Amino acid sequence: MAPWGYSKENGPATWHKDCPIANTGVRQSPIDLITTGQTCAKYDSNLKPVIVSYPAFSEATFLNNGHSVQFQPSAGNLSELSGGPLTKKYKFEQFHFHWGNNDSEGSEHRVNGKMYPAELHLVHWNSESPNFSSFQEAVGSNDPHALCVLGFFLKVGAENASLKPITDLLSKVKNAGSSVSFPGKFDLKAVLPETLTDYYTYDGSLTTPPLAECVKWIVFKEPIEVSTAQMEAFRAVDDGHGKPITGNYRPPCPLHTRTVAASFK
Ligand SMILES: COc1ccc(CNS(=O)(=O)c2ccc(S(N)(=O)=O)s2)cc1
Ligand SMILES: [Zn+2]
Repeated sequence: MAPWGYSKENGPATWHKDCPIANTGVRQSPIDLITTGQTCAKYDSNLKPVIVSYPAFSEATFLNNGHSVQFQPSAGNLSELSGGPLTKKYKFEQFHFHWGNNDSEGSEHRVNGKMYPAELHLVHWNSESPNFSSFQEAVGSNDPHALCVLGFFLKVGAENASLKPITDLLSKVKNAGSSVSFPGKFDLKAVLPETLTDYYTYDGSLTTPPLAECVKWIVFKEPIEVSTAQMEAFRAVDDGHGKPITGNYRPPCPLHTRTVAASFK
């Protein structure tokens, strides 16, 4: 089977062939975050603000893996996540993006059916579990909260100066499989909204193969603004088959018996 992707031949509707959990899983991601009605997100007053400790990264690789662009700091990075719905401390692993080929599509999660032009995922793994001691082991474990991914919607507006070092680098990793070592320091904290208080959270999975159901998802209500030029830079990244990556997002999956909690009314 050709490696998975987002085209008609190897896209989300075909992933079940190599990953049966795509169709049989009952906690798949992404989902449509519904805010009113029967199956809507329920306000939980116990949900605290998410706490991130992201010292500026000094050494990292920026990679085009053919289905997204990924920023991966060297193993020694000390960035951590806690608070929110979490009971443990998580270590930062990498961040990457999902986007569309126009501003009306691109995000993986949706809000009442609305898609944003892109979504940023900050991937972390539980560094306090007795069952695993590396990211790879965490992905392979059956622990329901082995990973925690923070999702931020991107919307088109003013240029995002904090993300400019990343969007300016996209042309350097135009070809699938290419990577560059990130020049200088990158301050991820500056990219995020000031307060990490308003979010949706639910139990889900990786949104790409292996679709492991090991993710505590935290999706923030407040989008991050980027300029049209910055969005266009994502749309010029190639997928390794001579075409731009456009639409590297999985459609929403059934909620089944899950509930979504909201940290805000
Ligand atoms: C066994 O070793 C492995 C196995 C699998 C991976 C995939 N990479 S990954 O786990 O970071 C993610 C895939 C999809 C993510 S999303 N869109 O849900 O945030 S994160 C890496 C190492
Ligand atoms: Zn992702």
